[in-house]
Parts: sequence; C-alpha cells; structure tokens
Amino acid sequence: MSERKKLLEVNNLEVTFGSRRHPFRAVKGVSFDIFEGETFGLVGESGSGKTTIGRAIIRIHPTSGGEIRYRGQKINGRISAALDRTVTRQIQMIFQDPMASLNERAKVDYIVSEGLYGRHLKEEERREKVAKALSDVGLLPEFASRFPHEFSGGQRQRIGIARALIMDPDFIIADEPISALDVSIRAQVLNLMSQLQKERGLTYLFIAHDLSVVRFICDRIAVIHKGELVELAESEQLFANPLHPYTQALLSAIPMPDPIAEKQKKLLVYDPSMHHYENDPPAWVEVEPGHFLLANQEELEKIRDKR
Ligand SMILES: Nc1ncnc2c1ncn2[C@@H]1O[C@H](COP(=O)(O)OP(=O)(O)OP(=O)(O)O)[C@@H](O)[C@H]1O
Repeated sequence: MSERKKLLEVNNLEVTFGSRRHPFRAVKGVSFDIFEGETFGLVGESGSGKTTIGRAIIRIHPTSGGEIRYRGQKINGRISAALDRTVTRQIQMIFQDPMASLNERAKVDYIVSEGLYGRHLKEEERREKVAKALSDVGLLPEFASRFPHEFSGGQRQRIGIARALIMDPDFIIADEPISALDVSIRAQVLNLMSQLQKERGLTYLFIAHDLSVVRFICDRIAVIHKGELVELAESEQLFANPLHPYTQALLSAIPMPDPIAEKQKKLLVYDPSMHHYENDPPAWVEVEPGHFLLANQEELEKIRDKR
C-alpha cells in the first residue's frame, strides 16, 4: 500500500481534558496514516478515545500535542481561515445515533443543507442539491419537507449521510454509524457506504467498538486501548494473528452468544497488569511488514514464546 497517497497523517496525537491541575489524557501519542480511498478502522471499547480522535481531526477538540496533517497540510492548532474552510468541507462526520444527532424541530431540507449556508447559494440551487443528496442515499426528494421523527432509524441514518454528502467531501469519519440501528438494516447502511465510496472515491475513518463490523469493511484496523494505539494491521492479518493481549480480548468477545461466559473469558485473556510499564516501557515494533504492535520487552517475549 506504500505507493498509495496519504490523505491523513496523525503523528503523536495528544488530547487532554480537565484542568491544568487535574489533566486527563484521553489520547496519548497516537500515530497512524490513512491512504486515499481506504477504509481505516478505529476499534476499542467505550471510553478508549476513538471519538475524541475523530473529533480532534475535525477540529472540535483542541489537541494538546502532536500533529494532524490532511493532504500534507497541518490542520490542528492555529490554521488559516481558508484551510479551515477546506477542512470543514472536505472532512465530514456521520454519527452513531441518528435520533440524537438530527435536530428534531428542523425539516430534513434544513438539516441536510445546513452546512451550505455560508455559501450564499440561490434558493433553487440549494433545493436541487438537497434533492440530489437525498436521492444519492436512496430517499425520495419530497422527504425534504418532513421532520426527522417521521422516519425510521435507517432512514434517519441516510439523512445523516446525505447531510455529509451534500458538502461533497473526500473524507468521512463514521462514528459507530450502525451500532444504534436495528440489526436487520445495518447491512443496508454499510452497503450504501461502500457504494458511495466506490462512486466517489471516498476515504473513510470507521469508528466501532465491535470488531465483527469492521472486519469486512476496513482495509486496515487500529486498536485503541485507554487512549493508546496498541496494534495496527491489515484487517485480515489482525484477525488471523492478533498479537496484543487487548486485541485478543476484543476478538475473544465476538461473537457473543452468552454475555456472562464471554465476560469471564475476556477477563481471563486480558491481563491489565501488562500495562504497568514502569521499568520496561513499551515501544513500537514492526513484527511483520505492515503489522505494528506497541509492546514492551516482556510482552514481546511472551508473544514470541507463543508463536
Ligand atoms: N469533552 C470532554 N471532556 C472531558 N472528558 C471527555 C470529553 N470527551 C471525552 N472525554 C473522556 O475521554 C475519554 C475518551 O472518550 P471517547 O468518547 O473518545 O471514547 P470512545 O472510545 O469514543 O467511547 P464511546 O464509544 O463510548 O464514544 C473518556 O474517558 C471520556 O469520558
């Protein structure tokens, strides 16, 4: 994949919440690249920092260290107004809960075209764009005059996708886009996303806590644990040969026919004491081409012994 162009570069990213006296490092030195046209997965359990990374990329959360580059230009921290406009248009986000993310009191027409308002388009042009965005996601143009509560969860997620598409983005951050949806319509939304990717050459950052979802749609997957990126590999490679104990724990949690048995299994597989690194700090190692692992010497030896 090295000949492919890098769209996004995240280097040593830090995001800190809280006060100066009581800082909370939600993202700790995370680095990864995303290539044009690929679907890159960020997985990890709730609270691991996935959403925070996505929100730092679209400049909602300020970064406290490191660099984010989009098409080679630094986009975190202070940037020019022109670059800010470019980023705001080219990078769009779709959200987990279409119910919560759509303004209940606004009509679909307003919701879908909200991002266009600064552009001073003629009314007719704006309406045409809304109709096109709705039909691109498989909805009828006349839905524009309805309110979000008139739609099903799947249709509402399509409205959320139309709202992103109307900006004509190159890069979409999809934050758990199907986890709030009924199982029966999840595949439809994933298929729509794949079809749009093919048609428009979109690049996706796909955030999920569920590894079974990302397996089939992501080219590469990064595993986030407590704000750190602990493993990064091509999807197939990660599933065939997960090396970090946390990745193994995540994998052991799918599928989940019996939640209690699975929880016990997870506790057995995952040993949190491996994260007390005081005398043996972890470092990145490339264990196989393209397969990176954050591990200390002790962990590496354990992994080597097992293989
Ligand atoms: N605005 C904020 N202020 C303070 N702490 C925050 C803020 N946003 C997130 N956090 C904290 O940062 C950590 C990472 O949160 P984040 O939402 O990024 O996790 P996540 O992996 O996306 O989880 P989820 O799947 O539940 O959204 C959590 O401990 C969270 O409580």
